[in-house]
Amino acid sequence: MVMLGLWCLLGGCRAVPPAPVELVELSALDPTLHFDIRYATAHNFTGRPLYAQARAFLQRPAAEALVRAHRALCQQGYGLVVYDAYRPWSVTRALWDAASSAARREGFVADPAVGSKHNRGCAVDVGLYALATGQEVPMPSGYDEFSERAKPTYPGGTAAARAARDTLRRALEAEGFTVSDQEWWHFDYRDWPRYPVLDVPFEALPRRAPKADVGAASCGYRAGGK
Ligand SMILES: C[C@@H](N)C(=O)N[C@H](C)C(=O)O
Ligand SMILES: [Zn+2]
Repeated sequence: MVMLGLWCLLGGCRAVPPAPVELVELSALDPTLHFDIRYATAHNFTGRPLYAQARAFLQRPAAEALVRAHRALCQQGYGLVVYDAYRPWSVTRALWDAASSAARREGFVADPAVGSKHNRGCAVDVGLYALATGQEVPMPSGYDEFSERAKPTYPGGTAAARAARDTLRRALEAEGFTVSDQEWWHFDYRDWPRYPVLDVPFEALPRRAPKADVGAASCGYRAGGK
């Protein structure tokens, strides 16, 4: 209430009140999530690492919603692979600078003049892994493949890849995420307007060990065994 009052005083009352910024490290929330943080490697469309650390964060409500989606997917034989989550604004600018004019025009990268929902800690890029093998599940396109095949409605590719893509989408939508029109892997959390665009580097965010009991009720497959 105090926060709402202050927000009204400072900015004029808009439709959505701000929410407290709390970036949560996803690996601490559920150790059975898999991570393939492409922007911490050269295996991304820019061809060079953009993060000094391979870490993934979301604002707490989005992080908890993602873990619920992961746990629901586990009942269907899948787990989530996280490619990217919170992204500092300066990295959005680097992606924009590296993108082709076609990729910019088609909306495959966010314009830094506006900022990305990733910058707010409210967007996540994810795929699926198979619980039985720990291997990534093929989708109709690769991650950050800026083509028609990336659209969540693309009708081509194999039936199995389309079914996996649709399973991913259903699980995230059930928890308050919306898929991008362009990218089957990109999901925005519903409360994104309540958070500011941030440019905090990963190195400035504290590392937290997973609590002993988290993940106990989660997926059966864990990288490196149990
Ligand atoms: C670059 C791609 N992985 C992505 O996240 N695109 C969206 C549009 C963004 O930059 O916010
Ligand atoms: Zn994204």
